[in-house]
Amino acid sequence: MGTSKHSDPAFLTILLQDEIGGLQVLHDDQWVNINPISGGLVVNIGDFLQATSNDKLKSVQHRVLTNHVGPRVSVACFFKGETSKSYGPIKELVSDENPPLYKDFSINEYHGKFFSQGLDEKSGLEHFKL
Ligand SMILES: O=C(O)CCC(=O)C(=O)O
Ligand SMILES: [Fe+2]
Repeated sequence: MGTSKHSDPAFLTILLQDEIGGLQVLHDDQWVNINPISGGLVVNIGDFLQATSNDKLKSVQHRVLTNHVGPRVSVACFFKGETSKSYGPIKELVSDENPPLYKDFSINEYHGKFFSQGLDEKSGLEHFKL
């Protein structure tokens, strides 16, 4: 199965892909293949880690292209927090020189935005920028 461009609605995603390939990440405006490594796991930074780190860590835009080699199977494990708790830039990372870039928001609020728009649209984080 393929997916359109998106960043993950989670803190971290750990992904196991099979040998078919097709996963790509956007780096410097170019799509880069993430070639499968047998037994290897892909770890993606998600939007919540970007927001809590106040953009010190960046969530990765990625997509999956389908091909004709055969059916593709992947297993993604999303690390999320408590759905009703609010998250925002952690206080240790904000200061007068580095003001918070996001307001606090809950996973429920974020999901409301993320799932009401299509993939390939603007990042879910855009809705919570200060
Ligand atoms: O199947 C993959 O390799 C990635 C899937 C994905 O991006 C997702 O589930 O968020
Ligand atoms: Fe994803």
